[in-house]
Amino acid sequence: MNAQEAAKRKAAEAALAYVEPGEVLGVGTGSTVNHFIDLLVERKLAQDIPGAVSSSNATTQRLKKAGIRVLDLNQTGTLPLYVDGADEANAHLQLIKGGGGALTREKIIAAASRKFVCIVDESKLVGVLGRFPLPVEVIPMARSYIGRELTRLGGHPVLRDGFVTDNGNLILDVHHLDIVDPVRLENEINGLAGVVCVGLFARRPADVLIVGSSSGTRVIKATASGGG
Ligand SMILES: O=C[C@H](O)[C@H](O)[C@H](O)COP(=O)(O)O
Repeated sequence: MNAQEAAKRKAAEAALAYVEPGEVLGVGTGSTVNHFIDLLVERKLAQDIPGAVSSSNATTQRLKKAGIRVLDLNQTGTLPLYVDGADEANAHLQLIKGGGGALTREKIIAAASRKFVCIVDESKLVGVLGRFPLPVEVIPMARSYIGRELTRLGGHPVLRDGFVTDNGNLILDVHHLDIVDPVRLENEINGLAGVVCVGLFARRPADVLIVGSSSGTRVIKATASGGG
């Protein structure tokens, strides 16, 4: 395992402390979360949870393979805990997500959870969000229109070639955005007709950010003033 994977695994390991026996878990998508799922099994915690709500087809497959029941969010009510990774995080625990294309279901689960624990390696921490191209899920017929609007907002949208989301939509990755006001930009992009979801998690940031590195983990918690 290379150093970055080891750091992701450390962050995932630290998130196990938030898992309570008997409680349904929300589970995100990506390589960091895959470590978390593997560790749930290795540390024998998987057997103590009634099931998990999954944020993607890929995570559903992995959960099932791990012997964890996959539950419907419509049947579970509010979730006590959601664990997911991110592509970028700032000091206010605002995030860019969707590098794997799972942003819409991830945002739904984050919104429907009391506590969102985000697990990242230290390369994901940034001062200003936007170095990572911002994913925007769009209804196919709105692709060109939304592309023009995103250009008007100062970005450089690029269609994610050959990629279709679990919801049957397209992703525009928006390059060259300097996201100085994440909440405002999230609202603005959400307001465009044909946008399904923007991968900016600013209105609902993480509650806890666990940052893994070669020297261990650092836990950053949201403050009352928050980021937006
Ligand atoms: O759509 C994918 C998700 O937002 C992931 O949480 C994000 O891309 C981070 O993935 P990874 O843990 O593989 O870096």
